[in-house]
Amino acid sequence: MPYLQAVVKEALRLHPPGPLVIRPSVTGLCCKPVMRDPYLWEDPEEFKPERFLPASPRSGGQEDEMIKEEVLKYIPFGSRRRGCPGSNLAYLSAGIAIGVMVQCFDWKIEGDKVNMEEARGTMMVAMAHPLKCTPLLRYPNPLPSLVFV
Ligand code: HEM
Repeated sequence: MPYLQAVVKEALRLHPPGPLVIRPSVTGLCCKPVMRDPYLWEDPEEFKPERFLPASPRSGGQEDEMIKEEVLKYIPFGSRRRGCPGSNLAYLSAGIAIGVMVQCFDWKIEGDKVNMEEARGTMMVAMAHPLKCTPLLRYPNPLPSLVFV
């Protein structure tokens, strides 16, 4: 599902779960400034999964250029030789988890909008107000064999 994968990628661009460690000096780098840099991204603060969908079929050369460019500016999994070897598994698991959560449940939140304000002063991008939500099972359950409540 390309759009769901684009949603996962965009969520990791705006909210990378961890800092990047640069070896051998072992320096911590916060990925956020790179992945929200207005020189690298259009509307960097906006949640736009479409940016990760190819606008039109590309030739092999254009595809390679796009991948090379992304390696330098999209770094939630690090980059190149020491990049995360679990990135494909992470994309797959996150896609399945989100898919099941959206398909099987409605989500009730306090108030009418999630407060996306970010906590300051750390290398991690954390929510200033942790998300509290309640899953409400959908009837009929679209995936009864997967969810036992
Ligand atoms: C959303 C999920 C994940 C994120 C954001 C993430 C992110 C990262 C980052 C930033 C690094 C450091 C890369 C660097 O220093 O340049 C890393 C390393 C690593 N990750 Fe992940 N990771 C995720 C999931 C996974 C999974 C599912 C696995 C394995 C099943 C995994 C295995 C590893 C390993 C073994 C390394 C060390 C690689 C090395 O030092 O050469 N990660 N990850």
